[in-house]
Amino acid sequence: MNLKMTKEYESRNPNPNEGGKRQSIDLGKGSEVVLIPRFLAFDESWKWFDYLNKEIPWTRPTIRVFGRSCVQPRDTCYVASAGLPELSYSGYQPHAYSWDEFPPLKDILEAVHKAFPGSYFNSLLLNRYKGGNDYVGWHADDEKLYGSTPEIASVSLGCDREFLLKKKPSKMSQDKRVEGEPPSKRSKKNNHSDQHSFTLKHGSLLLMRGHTQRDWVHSVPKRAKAEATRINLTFRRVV
Ligand SMILES: O=C(O)CCC(=O)C(=O)O
Ligand SMILES: [Fe+2]
Repeated sequence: MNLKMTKEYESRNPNPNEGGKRQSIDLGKGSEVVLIPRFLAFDESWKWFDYLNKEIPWTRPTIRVFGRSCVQPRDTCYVASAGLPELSYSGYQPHAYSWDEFPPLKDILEAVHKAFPGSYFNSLLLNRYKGGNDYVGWHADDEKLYGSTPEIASVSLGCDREFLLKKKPSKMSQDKRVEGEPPSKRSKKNNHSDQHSFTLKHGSLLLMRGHTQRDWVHSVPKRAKAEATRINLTFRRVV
């Protein structure tokens, strides 16, 4: 893997919990991921976990994937500011709960806004993976209501899970290939890798921005060894 990592220091990073370390991964062509491994303090993160595990009205809806009905392989819940267009994905339209029903979520949202000055998130999709059999398959969060360059901030609590990013097959790079040039030369045009893997730990934050949803897909695959529960909060902006 060829990661371009940059460290930004606390002066540019107003969240005192972060320990000042973030990694910015340039995926190429205007796609970027930022990882803050210690975004929330460890003990505080367990308090959020216990609260959310108990208080969130988790559901496991039936969704449609490739024309087939199936039970979504994880629990979910949706929270959004009033007056936004309704979210719909895989033939499922979740009920939008209000932030006021779960006040601690507003504190996490505030910490996310502080970590990324200028960002503005007004909706939240929560996921709960009850063990290694729960997962999210390859997808991009490219619904129209998130606009052309969605910014998604993803906070993880509980069990570590692997998060994978894979480049979508690109028409452009096929079109641009030079006639007669051997494939070995074609694929070495830049030093950006087409796959990345991150372990999302308890209290971490991963931000995807730029063209990441247009050019990449992501997933949290099944993992036999991940026995414990993981809760994930994906903050998004409906435009
Ligand atoms: O659980 C995660 O880390 C990712 C969840 C996700 O991709 C989504 O909710 O769209
Ligand atoms: Fe996603």
